[in-house]
Amino acid sequence: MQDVGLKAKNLSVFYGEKQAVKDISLDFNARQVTALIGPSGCGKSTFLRSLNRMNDLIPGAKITGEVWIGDQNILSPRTDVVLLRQKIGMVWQRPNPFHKSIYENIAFGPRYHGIRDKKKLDEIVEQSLRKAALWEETKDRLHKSALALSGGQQQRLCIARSIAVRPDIILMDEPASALDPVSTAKIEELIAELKQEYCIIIVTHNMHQAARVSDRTAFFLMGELVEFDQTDKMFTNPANQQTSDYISGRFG
Ligand SMILES: Nc1ncnc2c1ncn2[C@@H]1O[C@H](COP(=O)(O)OP(=O)(O)OP(=O)(O)O)[C@@H](O)[C@H]1O
Repeated sequence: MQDVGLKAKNLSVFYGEKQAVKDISLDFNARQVTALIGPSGCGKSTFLRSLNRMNDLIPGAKITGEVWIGDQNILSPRTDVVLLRQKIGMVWQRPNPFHKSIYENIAFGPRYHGIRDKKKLDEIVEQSLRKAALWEETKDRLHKSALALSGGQQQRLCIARSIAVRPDIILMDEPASALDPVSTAKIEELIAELKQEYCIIIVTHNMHQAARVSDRTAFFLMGELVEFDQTDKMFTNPANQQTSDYISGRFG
């Protein structure tokens, strides 16, 4: 079982002249869910994307600070970004399966990382779909298009796809915001299952969801980290008035 967490130290992110994330230090524990909350535009997604260097893909974006996994600072120019994204998977707001079969969606990553053996790939596909609570619904249609799945199933497929390359950490950017309540509940159950093995960091706008799924919560405001604590404490007795106002719906 992995024991890998993540530490961000003095992380700042700029888009041109604009600073979207301001000197944030945060630790994320293995086998815990950490929720990032805050009003629109406060820098949650930018911060999240920095943790596996997805911001590298945005022209004009600049990151300073450090992000440590064990003894590796992943912001170092020496980091192999492909390997990094194997270790730190990402699930987006909208399910984005490849235009391929269910099987090929899952097998793509392991194959890319060198696994060719059909039996091994079959095993990975089954295990990943089982872990994403999607095996029973898909085992008889593995070679059918992933696009024929419902939105909720597609999102679980995307989670299965990220698990298939054996990450240590899974980043989720509002993974249920495009889904109906039943699919949302399934994703939340899945997050609770997955945290037994992974470090999960989730951006959510939904306060109830943050309270239900996370162990710790970080509240962001205008690019700054206002408060970070155990979720129970944050939602019942926050230390900061702005956190309290946001959580109780007085702004945001
Ligand atoms: N690609 C980009 N180029 C320029 N500015 C950006 C880019 N992405 C985000 N920003 C700006 O950075 C700030 C933080 O945005 P970000 O999307 O990280 O916030 P957020 O808290 O995740 O918002 P939301 O909850 O609406 O997704 C905002 O002012 C936004 O306009």
